Amino acid sequence: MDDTAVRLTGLTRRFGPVRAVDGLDLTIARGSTVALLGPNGAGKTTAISIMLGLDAADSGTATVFGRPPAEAVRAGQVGTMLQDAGWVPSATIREVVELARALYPHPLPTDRILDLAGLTERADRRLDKLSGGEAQRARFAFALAGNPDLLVLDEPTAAMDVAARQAFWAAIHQYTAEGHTVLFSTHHLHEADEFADRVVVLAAGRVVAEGPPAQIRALAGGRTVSFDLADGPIEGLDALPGVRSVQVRGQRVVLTTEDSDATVLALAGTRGFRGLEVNAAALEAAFLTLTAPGTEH
Ligand SMILES: Nc1ncnc2c1ncn2[C@@H]1O[C@H](COP(=O)(O)OP(=O)(O)OP(=O)(O)O)[C@@H](O)[C@H]1O
Repeated sequence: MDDTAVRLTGLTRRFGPVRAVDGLDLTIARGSTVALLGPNGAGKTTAISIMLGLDAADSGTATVFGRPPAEAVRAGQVGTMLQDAGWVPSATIREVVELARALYPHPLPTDRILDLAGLTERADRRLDKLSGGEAQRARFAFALAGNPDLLVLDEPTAAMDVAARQAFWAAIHQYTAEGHTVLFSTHHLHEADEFADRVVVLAAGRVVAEGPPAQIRALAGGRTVSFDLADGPIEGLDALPGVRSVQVRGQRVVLTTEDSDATVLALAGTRGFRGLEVNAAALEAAFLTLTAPGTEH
């Protein structure tokens, strides 16, 4: 069996003068959990729409499990969280789930869907009586109905509160533990860090970096050294060995450095400080570095 779930090759989609997706190459292995990151307008939704067969590329190819995306969707191999178009407001969650199951050849049992989506207690509630987070979970239940091998989710946790997010990621974890593949876009970088085993960063319709979260973080350049300055000048911190940037947040100074050992040793010889911490750079820093306009990697 081919171990590729999604393959995009030289994909381009233009809207007038805008190249929403611009020669995108991307391969997603079966069984992986991939986070798609990128600033507003990077082309995430456009790429996802093409993967779901909802939009067509101007050039290049997209295949899902080796076939055209729309065909894979029709066969129940792909699940997604649709917006509410076509939902009957007076229907209950259970009714919508039953309806969705009827569309597919090998659906999951209704109780399992409701359990995974955290909706067992709310199954008989009408769609028009749901909170934003509950409606999002109902969309998730809909996505799971066909027991798809691949879930493609565009900002799945956008309307969820902290508890709903935790429950959602626990469900995704159960799902991927069974060997399923998940691609999700998010603006919550910690979600990519915590839940994806691979991160793909898009900017201006292209992949600017991809790899495990730790590898993407490393692209930001090492570590941060932070401390409260007790004695000595702020000026000159940027000249310490390894330091790439200096931020001051009230009393706290945060240095981004390529060589934290050398930075700390030099710092100790010149200034007094308290509460020293050395941390790995956050994914946020890598993201900003990678997607800064005009930056080529
Ligand atoms: N139907 C459309 N008509 C015209 N322009 C579009 C259309 N869809 C997308 N675009 C443009 O294509 C670019 C990519 O948009 P897309 O929605 O794919 O980005 P995104 O990464 O999902 O952004 P966001 O994080 O804001 O959701 C943007 O410049 C957007 O304005």
